[in-house]
Amino acid sequence: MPGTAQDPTPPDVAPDEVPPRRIGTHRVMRVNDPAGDAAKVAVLTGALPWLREFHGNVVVVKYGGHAMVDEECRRAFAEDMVFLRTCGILPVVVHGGGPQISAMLNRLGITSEFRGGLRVTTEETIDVVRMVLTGQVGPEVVGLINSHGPLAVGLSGEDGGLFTAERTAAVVDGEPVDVGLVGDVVAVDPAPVTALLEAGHIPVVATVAPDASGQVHNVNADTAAAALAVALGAVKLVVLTDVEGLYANWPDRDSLVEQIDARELAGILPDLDAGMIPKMAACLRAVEGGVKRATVVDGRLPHALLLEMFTTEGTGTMVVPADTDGEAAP
Ligand SMILES: Nc1ncnc2c1ncn2[C@@H]1O[C@H](COP(=O)(O)OP(=O)(O)O)[C@@H](O)[C@H]1O
Ligand SMILES: CC(=O)N[C@@H](CCC(=O)OP(=O)(O)O)C(=O)O
Repeated sequence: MPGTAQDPTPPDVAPDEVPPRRIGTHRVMRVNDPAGDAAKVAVLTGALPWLREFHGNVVVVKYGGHAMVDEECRRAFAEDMVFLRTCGILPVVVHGGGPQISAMLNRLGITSEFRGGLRVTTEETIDVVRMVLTGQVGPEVVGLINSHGPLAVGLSGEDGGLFTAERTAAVVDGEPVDVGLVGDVVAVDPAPVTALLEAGHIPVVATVAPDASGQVHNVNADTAAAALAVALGAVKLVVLTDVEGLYANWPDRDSLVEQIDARELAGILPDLDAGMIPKMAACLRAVEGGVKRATVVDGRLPHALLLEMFTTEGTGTMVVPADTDGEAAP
């Protein structure tokens, strides 16, 4: 085997990808650590059923604006996307950018507010939303992934007829409230995304979308991720955010919900706090649309996504179809 003591021919990989202890022909002494080795082997063998489950299937990853701020987490996210693709899984990234849009609106002196978790979007605001998502955050996410190899390609809901939006209202105290140019995704043509997947790419989707008349709308990224996951027949939706998951007694953080079924979630949804409504509604929409599992995961924890996808314990809050019995293991 190239790169070993028996065959010192350099292996056929880029030098910076070569594990250090295989560089050159010298032997590196290591202290025996049977317990540590057994734990590593257990992790790898434990991942096997999950690799089988996800191999060749689409996993939609919603990358929230709040999960993008820490440098180490940004790098870990990009590594995880490349990891999935290298394992033969088909990740599709739908990115947010709420804090980045708010920062730009502030810089421009434009006030903005949220109602029921959705940004009130005027004609002035939509231009900024579109500029930040498709001109700033999208290219940054693409660049981040591509620092590991030229895999990611960015597109938006406006490209190739991907999304058609319809103006929607926020729900505040059970009542519909107009929030301007905010859309729900009412139709998806997945062809632009599947073409990228077939070409070996990782699609990175920004969530602005035209309505039937061509008017661009601001679509919440959780909502868009769910609609896309359903249209692509994804096996899983993972939502990366800035909390551990759904807390039962918010704002107390001592009661994380590990698993909830669609029926139960539908029952508590109207009583949730604003920020969590689009997120949990998206998980519900995905699961009711045929996605087997939708999980809200703490994006502030480097590689939380791998932990969630390749361990039976997982992490965060998992939404499963109604009447799922026990752990939704493969
Ligand atoms: N029940 C709850 N459990 C967890 N977080 C909640 C809950 N209710 C409201 N939140 C808030 O929702 C926020 C996540 O929503 P948001 O800020 O829109 O995230 P993102 O930018 O990732 O889409 C959390 O940071 C938290 O402050
Ligand atoms: C209608 C609506 O609220 N749109 C969001 C779109 C971005 C988004 O969803 O970003 P996060 O995932 O980071 O929250 C907004 O304007 O902030």
